[in-house]
Parts: sequence; C-alpha cells; structure tokens
Amino acid sequence: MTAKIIDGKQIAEQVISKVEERVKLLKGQGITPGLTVILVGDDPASQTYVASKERTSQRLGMKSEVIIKPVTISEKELLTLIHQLNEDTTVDGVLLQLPLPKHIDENNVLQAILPEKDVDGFHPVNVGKLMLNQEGFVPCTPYGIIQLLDYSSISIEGKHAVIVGRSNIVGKPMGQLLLNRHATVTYTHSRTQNLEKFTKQADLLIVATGQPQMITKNHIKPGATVIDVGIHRNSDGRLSGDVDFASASEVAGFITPVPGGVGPMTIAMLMENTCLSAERKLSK
Ligand SMILES: NC(=O)C1=CN([C@@H]2O[C@H](COP(=O)(O)OP(=O)(O)OC[C@H]3O[C@@H](n4cnc5c(N)ncnc54)[C@H](OP(=O)(O)O)[C@@H]3O)[C@@H](O)[C@H]2O)C=CC1
Ligand SMILES: Nc1nc(=O)c2c([nH]1)NC[C@@H]1CN(c3ccc(C(=O)N[C@@H](CCC(=O)O)C(=O)O)cc3)C=[N+]21
Repeated sequence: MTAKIIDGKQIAEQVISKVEERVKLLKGQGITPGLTVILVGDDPASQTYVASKERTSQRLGMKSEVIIKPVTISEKELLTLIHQLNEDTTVDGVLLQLPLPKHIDENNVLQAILPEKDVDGFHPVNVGKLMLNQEGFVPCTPYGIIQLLDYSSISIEGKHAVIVGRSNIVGKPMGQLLLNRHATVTYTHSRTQNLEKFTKQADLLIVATGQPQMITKNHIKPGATVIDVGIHRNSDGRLSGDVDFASASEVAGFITPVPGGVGPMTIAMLMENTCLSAERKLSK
C-alpha cells in the first residue's frame, strides 16, 4: 500500500481564505484584528516560525506586530510587557513564542496573558475549558490536526487514537480534542513500555515526540492515518519529522508530510483564533 498524502499546505490555504472573509467583515465594522507575537532571544527556528506568522497575518490584512526581546530580559520586564498588551484594545491576540530562556518561569508568564487574548490556548482557563468542552481558545497545532482530518473526511468518532507524546502544547490537548470528538484515546510517552504494542492498535496515530524519524512501518497498523507533528532541520538543511516518511508510507492509509503537513495548519489556526478573538470583542 502507498499512503495518500494529506496536503496541509492546501488545507491551510482553505482555512486562511475563510478567515480572510471574516477579517473583511470585521473591517467593514471598523475592527482590524491585531496579533502581537513576543519573541525572546534569537533562536533561528523560532525566528522562522514567527516570520511566517507575521507574513500570514499581514496578508490577511490584520494588524501584526512582532516584539523581539533580548535573551537577558527579566521575568518582571516580560510580565510588564504582557500587561501592556492586555490593556491595548487594538491587540486581540498575544502569542509568547516558546521555548523561553531557563531563568523565566513559563507557567507564570503564560498565565499573565488575558484568557480572552490567549490565541495559543495555553492559559489554565482555556486548558480547563477544553477539558470541559466549553468554548475558549484551542491550541493551534492540535486544532489544526482536527481540521486536517475533517477536510480529508477521515472520521474520528469511535476510532482508536494513539498519541505519542504528552506535552502541554501538543500531546495533551490533542488527546482531549479527540476525546471531545468521541475517539477512544490512548496517551503514550517516554516511559511507555512496548510502544509498538499501542501504536499498532491506532486507527489515528499522532506523533509529537521531537525524536527524528522514530516511528516506522513496524509501529503502524495497515491503513492507519499517521499525523507527524515533529519538525527537525537536518544537517543538509532539509526538514523531516518524527515519522520515517518513506517507511511509514508503505503501510499507512493517510500520512502528513514534513514540511507541508501540520506546520502550515498551526499558522492557519492562529489566524482563525485571532479573528475569533476580534469577533468576540465586537459582540461583547
Ligand atoms: N508543526 C508544528 O506546528 C509544531 C511542531 N512541533 C514539533 O513537534 C515535536 C514535539 O513537540 P513538543 O510536544 O513541544 O515536545 P516536548 O519535548 O515538549 O514533548 C515530547 C513528548 O514526547 C515524549 N517522548 C520523547 N521521546 C519519546 C520516545 N522515545 N517514545 C515515546 N515518547 C517520547 C516525551 O515524553 P515524556 O513526557 O515522558 O518526557 C514528551 O511527552 C517537536 O519536534 C516540535 O518541534 C511542536 C509544536 C508545533
Ligand atoms: N507559543 C508558541 N506557539 C506555537 O505555536 C509554537 C511555539 N510557541 N513554539 C514553537 C512551535 C513550533 N511551531 C511551528 C509553527 C509553524 C511551523 C511551520 O510552518 N512549518 C512549515 C515549515 C517551516 C520551515 O520551512 O521551517 C511546514 O512544516 O511546512 C512549524 C512549527 C509553532 N510553535
């Protein structure tokens, strides 16, 4: 079998066109959605992602701002900046690019972002709402993965979803979203014994470990859908994921590539969340 490729770039474009229409409607009512991204330090990968967020929000006609701070910024200074953005009525979304330098307590600063502007969905209030299946902001990467499945007409209800990785930004919210959509969910992680035993049962296998190409055809049930969240830049400059694409494609039914799979969806959902935030402001 050769897996069908899920084209994340093309699906992201479809999501973005819908957001574009919503931005036009908002602008007609005198509101320009505003996104501010804070980048601490000069990590090249983070710079690439932030540049892509800025480009896309500008293309949509949003107000887009990137604030770059030196790696030496104190937690207090960062909190002051977040408080200013919370007060700024032209800013609908505040995104603090992760990871942060070690001297800054990530939880502490993420909690300072107003839940109504937390377009990443990382604030405890939004995490709680996701658990309760209430409306808040859903983290962009797992939200984008749900869209990939929906646009590809891959059903979720009743399916066995196995998540490899349990981070707060991908694995955990991914499992909760799939549970809300009535999947049977198994979480696996670095302490899981006999990983293949679980991954081989998956109808939907979501991989977010940060371990290059660790998932091969030996982990996959024939016909399964494989979603690769991982992103690594190899020494030759090429990108690859947490899944060995060539091997996995031999047995999977559907698979996402890297690049061009989950990454573009993360950006698209960030645009949607920012637009949603502006719409909510208008209806208040
Ligand atoms: N395309 C996109 O939009 C995005 C891509 N990413 C990429 O996705 C990957 C994962 O990111 P993130 O979730 O933030 O990573 P983290 O490092 O925060 O979490 C990795 C998770 O994988 C688990 N893990 C590590 N090694 C293994 C293993 N050998 N077997 C099973 N589980 C393992 C860890 O387990 P334990 O908890 O036990 O340590 C942990 O739960 C990275 O490559 C990152 O760059 C991330 C966000 C967005
Ligand atoms: N607060 C916060 N929110 C995030 O959403 C967040 C973060 N911090 N820290 C880092 C991770 C990673 N991430 C990606 C976004 C886009 C691509 C993306 O567009 N990837 C393209 C390729 C990009 C390239 O060429 O390098 C693709 O896969 O096709 C990848 C990864 C968001 N993250």
